[in-house]
Amino acid sequence: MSKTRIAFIGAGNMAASLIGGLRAQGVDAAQIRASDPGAETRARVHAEHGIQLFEDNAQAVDGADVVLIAVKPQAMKAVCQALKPSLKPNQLVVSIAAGITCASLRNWLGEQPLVRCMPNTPALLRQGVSGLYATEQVSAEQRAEAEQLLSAVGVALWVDSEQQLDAVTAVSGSGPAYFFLLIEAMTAAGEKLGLPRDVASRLTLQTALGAAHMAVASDVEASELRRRVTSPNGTTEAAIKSFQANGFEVLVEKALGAAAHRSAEMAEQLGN
Ligand SMILES: NC(=O)C1=CN([C@@H]2O[C@H](COP(=O)(O)OP(=O)(O)OC[C@H]3O[C@@H](n4cnc5c(N)ncnc54)[C@H](OP(=O)(O)O)[C@@H]3O)[C@@H](O)[C@H]2O)C=CC1
Ligand SMILES: O=C(O)[C@@H]1CCC=N1
Repeated sequence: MSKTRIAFIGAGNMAASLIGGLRAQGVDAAQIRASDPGAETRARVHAEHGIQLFEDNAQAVDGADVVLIAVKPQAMKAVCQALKPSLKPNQLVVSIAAGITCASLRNWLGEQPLVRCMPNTPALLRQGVSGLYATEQVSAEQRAEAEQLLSAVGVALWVDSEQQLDAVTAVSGSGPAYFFLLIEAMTAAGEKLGLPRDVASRLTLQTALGAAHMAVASDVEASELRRRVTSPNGTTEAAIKSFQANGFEVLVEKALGAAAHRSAEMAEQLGN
């Protein structure tokens, strides 16, 4: 990223996380620009990150090597179509919009080199993970630029087929919400078992953090880590048996299937 100039279209939550990650990695404020219709958003992002902000998207992309579009999926068509006349053929366009395919982006933008990716909200803490897919027009140098950009906020992983981004969205894009749901449910259950709410909450959160650290640091599978917690005929076995008797794995598979299906459905609904 030493000299790469990056323009963000939309300066909301995900864009601000990425801008923060780039700045924390030492990318100069002068290399980054952004545009957003909200005056308050522009003022806040400028105050936090020192970058230049524009109301006009065309001004933001002028002279940029990489244009990262970070508006809501529903706004993508209009934003891309309006941006098309301002783009140069060699500018790499990166989209983080859920459920917007490269085919749609190409229809709206023309033959730009395109990278479609799916980050997640822990990007805010530089603990995110993103799946990336590049079209054929993307050069090796542009691939490296896209990877560096997403690596500023966590781990960046390439996928071979665009369809796999529906699965990435289901696993990691939406994934933080599943863990938050489990945290909510465990905290509530702890409270029902007689703990004060703040104690139930801290026990749950520290357990989630500790388990995630263990799973990341471990050289054995999660199933083996689980086995090591599970004493024969003990408390964990009672809980796991209850989870499984109530169809836990099927529940998770169905939920992720619903997310992936919705990602593909959004492509149909918003892509024309
Ligand atoms: N949130 C998540 O967990 C994840 C989101 N994504 C994707 O990231 C994208 C952005 O999401 P998120 O950051 O959460 O959304 P936000 O709503 O926080 O950010 C979008 C920003 O774009 C602005 N905007 C609207 N219209 C335009 C326009 N015409 N030109 C420029 N900017 C515009 C919005 O302004 P205003 O609010 O005034 O309309 C807003 O500030 C989405 O496509 C989403 O699918 C991807 C992975 C995870
Ligand atoms: O819920 C959504 O559609 C977006 C995409 C992944 C996370 N949030």
